[in-house]
Amino acid sequence: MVLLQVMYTDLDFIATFNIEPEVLQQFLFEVYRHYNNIPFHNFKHCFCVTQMMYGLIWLTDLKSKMENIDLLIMLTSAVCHDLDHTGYNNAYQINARTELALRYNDISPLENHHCAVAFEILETRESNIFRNLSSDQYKRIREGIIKCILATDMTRHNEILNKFKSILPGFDFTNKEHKDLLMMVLIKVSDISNEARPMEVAEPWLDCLLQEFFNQSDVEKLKGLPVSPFMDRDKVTKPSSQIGFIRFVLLPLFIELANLFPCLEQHIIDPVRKALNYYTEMEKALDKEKQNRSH
Ligand SMILES: COc1ccc(NC(=O)[C@H](C)Nc2nc3c(cnn3-c3ccccc3C)c(=O)[nH]2)cc1
Repeated sequence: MVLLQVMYTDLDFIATFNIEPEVLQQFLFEVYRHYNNIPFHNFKHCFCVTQMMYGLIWLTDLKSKMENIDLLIMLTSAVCHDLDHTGYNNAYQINARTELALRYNDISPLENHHCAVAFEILETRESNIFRNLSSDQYKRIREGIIKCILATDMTRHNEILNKFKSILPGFDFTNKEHKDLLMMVLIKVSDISNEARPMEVAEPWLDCLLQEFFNQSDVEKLKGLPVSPFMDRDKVTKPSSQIGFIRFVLLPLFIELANLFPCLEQHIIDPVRKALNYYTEMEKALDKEKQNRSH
């Protein structure tokens, strides 16, 4: 948790928002305690997403373009965005009629839960890093964190990306709607950006993700529940699913963000294009191997 603490200090949140170090420590410890030991959506994923958000804030020089309170919302949303994830996605929650699906009426059950757990932690005085802020500031932070965490539901991906595309030509950093959308895009980019990291870091994350997805589809088969095609171990190959994800989900999102911050071209788009080549080569090698075996 110390590294996460450094990010709050470096961004000058401790002084600006009068956050007591021991409260920040207790907050981060509670966050750590509320992530589960599952292959992908664990505390290490929380750390990667927060570190990517931190890097994007510096790379895009957001400190000079946005208010500190918005940066505090973004970093805290990244820290909390997958709290108490059980390794089973929204489709499973809804199809299996779990407690979460019932509680949230099938509306982004996981993301609503992550956000509710975050504020249970923040309502506890010992871990409430916002306890020295005014009620107006707290209200604004709560609204921002809810918006950001709920935006990480991938079923809303196209909705958010299209809205962002439509405001890009006349993007205005003083316009609240524009800033809210940018914050949602930035947490989305941070959340799914493993492929922007070096291959030796990125590839193991895909193995962990597929492990979690295959575990879910095994349970769905056992329970006679619908199985998502991109989770079925009998249908998914690593390269083909990742090539589709990079081409149709990751690159379009990153390219839109790079339209606003050109410096991101070399920092997150180039590595992803390399990853696309890597998985395309892997798929060719797999196909050749299959041909040899079938002769
Ligand atoms: C539009 O909703 C979607 C779109 C794509 C996917 N996932 C995939 O296509 C596959 C499994 N690949 C994939 N999915 C990824 C990655 C990072 N996060 N992530 C992910 C994890 C959990 C839920 C959704 C996503 C995108 C990644 O590097 N690859 C899952 C949901």
